[in-house]
Amino acid sequence: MRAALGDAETGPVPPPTSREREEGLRLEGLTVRYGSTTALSGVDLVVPRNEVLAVLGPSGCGKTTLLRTVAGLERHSQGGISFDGVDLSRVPVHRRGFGMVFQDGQLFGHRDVAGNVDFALRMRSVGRRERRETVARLLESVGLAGYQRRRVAELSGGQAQRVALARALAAEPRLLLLDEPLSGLDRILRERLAVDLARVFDRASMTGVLVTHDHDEAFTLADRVAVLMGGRVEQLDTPWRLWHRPATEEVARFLGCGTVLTAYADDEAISCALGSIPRPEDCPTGPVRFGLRAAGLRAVRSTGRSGTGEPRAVVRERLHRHDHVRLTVDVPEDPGLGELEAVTAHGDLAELGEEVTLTLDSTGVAVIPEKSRSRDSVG
Ligand SMILES: Nc1ncnc2c1ncn2[C@@H]1O[C@H](COP(=O)(O)OP(=O)(O)OP(=O)(O)O)[C@@H](O)[C@H]1O
Repeated sequence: MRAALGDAETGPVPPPTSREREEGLRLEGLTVRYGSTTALSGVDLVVPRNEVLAVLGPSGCGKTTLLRTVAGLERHSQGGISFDGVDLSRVPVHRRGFGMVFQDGQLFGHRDVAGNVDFALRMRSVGRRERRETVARLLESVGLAGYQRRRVAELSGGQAQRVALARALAAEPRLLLLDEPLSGLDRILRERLAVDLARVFDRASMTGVLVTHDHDEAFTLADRVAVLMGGRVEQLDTPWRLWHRPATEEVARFLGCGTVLTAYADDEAISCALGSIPRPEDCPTGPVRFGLRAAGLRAVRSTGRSGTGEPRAVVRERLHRHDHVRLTVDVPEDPGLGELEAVTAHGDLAELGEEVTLTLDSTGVAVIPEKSRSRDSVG
């Protein structure tokens, strides 16, 4: 890796090649330790310019450590971090040109909204008139047009987060780092703000790394998602592939597949003990596994139906959701399947203990390669 600042032995640093110039952020074998705890272990990641990467993973997997290390707030013990091909190991936080938005927004309480956004522009020595216009444009882009004179203390949580984002964007960072920027907001606001943010990122051609534990947030905002587990990248993929083709059982379970079953793909279909779905073109034939989310199993009352060949199950629990009912069922003829989650319509509600027939719905089924039975076996 190229050294950013050069030193007596290597001499002046050669300028990055054009390929490196476009590559944005690169982490190579990044390892971070806190005493005897290894928080990150050999992480390799590239975030090309104009791409937003979400880092998703269970609590304690190293998400915040990754973000803080990229920002320069933590030191890594092995590996490297570069941006556009320039090594950042010795570049201090304030010289990296990165912007940060953390959970609590951290606004300046003594300034009004405009003053908060304007601060970043002043730091860049932008002229007064341009600053006024830019503040207005940025506030509009985060849905706060006309909020210039509002006091920070009078903002709701969601509004404060938007101001923090506008302030970060005003600095025109070459990389924006977001640590759970929407946590602490209620679900509806979070969903709305995530969509707004996705629009802002798109318009600003933003390069960013977003840390979150919320799947929907990651999938709404990111071009690609890295799933981090135990300090390692378990899978780096597009949201679609991550959801439908998790690389390992651990990733599938983390992304909501409560049941994992062995399955077999032939030319036409992939079949498991609960039925089959048409084989998607990108799935090779041979043994695979199914990761089933609740929506992958549809339950219909069995009354009056017989001989359909579909597996029969018994309802053990019911959970009402706004547009469907989630059932916990078991299959008496195949107790090895254990408890399964299935969905059913409000209008077709089976009683506890009643029999239902199950059908697979491919939209809720993830296909997991057979070789990935555990992380250790991933090649
Ligand atoms: N300052 C620290 N000193 C010692 N250990 C730390 C420190 N910060 C983090 N750790 C440990 O490093 C590991 C990764 O922590 P990190 O905060 O990066 O995880 P995370 O994925 O962001 O978790 P969460 O989702 O709960 O915020 C954990 O085992 C944590 O206990």
